[in-house]
Amino acid sequence: MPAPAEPAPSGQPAESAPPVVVSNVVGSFPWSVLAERHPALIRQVRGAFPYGPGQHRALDTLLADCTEGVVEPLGPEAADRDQWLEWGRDRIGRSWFDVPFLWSESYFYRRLLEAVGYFAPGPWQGIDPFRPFKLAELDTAEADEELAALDELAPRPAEEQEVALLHGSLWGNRADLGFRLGAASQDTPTASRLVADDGDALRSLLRGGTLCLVADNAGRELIPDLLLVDHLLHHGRITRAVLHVKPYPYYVSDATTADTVDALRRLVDAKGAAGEAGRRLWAAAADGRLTVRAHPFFCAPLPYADLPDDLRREFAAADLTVLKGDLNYRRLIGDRLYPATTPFAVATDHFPGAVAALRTLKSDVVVGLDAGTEAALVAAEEQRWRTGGTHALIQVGP
Ligand SMILES: O=P(O)(O)OC[C@H]1O[C@](O)(CO)[C@@H](O)[C@@H]1O
Repeated sequence: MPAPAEPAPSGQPAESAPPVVVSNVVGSFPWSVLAERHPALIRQVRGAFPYGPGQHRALDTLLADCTEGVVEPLGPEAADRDQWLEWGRDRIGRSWFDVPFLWSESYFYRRLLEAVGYFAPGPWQGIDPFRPFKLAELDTAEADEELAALDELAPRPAEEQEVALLHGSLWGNRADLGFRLGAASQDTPTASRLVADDGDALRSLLRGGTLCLVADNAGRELIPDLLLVDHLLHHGRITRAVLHVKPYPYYVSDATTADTVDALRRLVDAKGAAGEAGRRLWAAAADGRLTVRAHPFFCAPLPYADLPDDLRREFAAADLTVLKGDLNYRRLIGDRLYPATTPFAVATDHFPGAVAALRTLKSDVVVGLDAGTEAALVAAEEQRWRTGGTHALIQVGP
């Protein structure tokens, strides 16, 4: 299962680093993503647009490559061909199932966009193949109900609102369209489903400075993220927020700048407290208190240990960086199979500043659990709690 060529996290000798997740164990979670979820996604994208024969042929090729073939390089016309070779030259010619899961999954999305003409000059350039699914998310009775619920929260004490909005942002991470292609359980989240809760420590780090929020999914995750940011700005808990989004469509529902605009419009158009929050956020964007950034690193197949210098400096200068979601968590701990009781601070000691993870558990990796919690989870569910999306965590470090 380990990928021997992967470098160790900073400061760790290669031989002692926990193995990186790969997808070659039939029936394992990462295997199911490559063998089942990716083909289902290709089918879904095919049906969502009136693509032409060239796009269908390219999707056929991708489907064959990623399920039965080997990793092929990007075409010679791709501007980032050399960049991807630098990130994984040694993966070319190998089965997608034998290379690190983080790399193969990320490359799948890059190839999918190439297949539908997202990057090539022409009529399909910049057309997000996932946009219909993301927009549909915003236009549901559940979304209306969630926004209306804000009116009940508004008269409550600020601290109570803050905790509720933090949990809204956390559990919003279940609203992930890629995940729903699998067999997600939809039971109601409760506090007992928090396997680690550093919520108080997180809130103690909000000291009136800059918050970097690395967003995950658009739609019904981004809306509560934005509501949390609004609350923190409005109550002086932070003076500035930087929202980091993806530079291009990724992992189905990940938020881009266009999705952020859609979410802000949805808020602005809402009635009551949600509309007020939307209008405050709009004003905060205008006066620079809310900034959106779409750094290429966020679509790179790299762990956070390999942060580029500009982001490293930015996160070091912030009061706190909040990483949303499962993929950010995987990248934070290098997608390595640490023992679950490894302290969060140990696995994240490479991070340049204070970092918090808000994540529902949707993949095998996890750290920072106490031994009793892990034992109880295993006794109740064997290892299903790791991937079912029914449990969540708030962790702060390093
Ligand atoms: O949107 P999130 O929370 O980052 O989740 C991404 C999902 O995709 C995966 O990478 C698998 O496709 C899992 O880690 C997770 O289920």
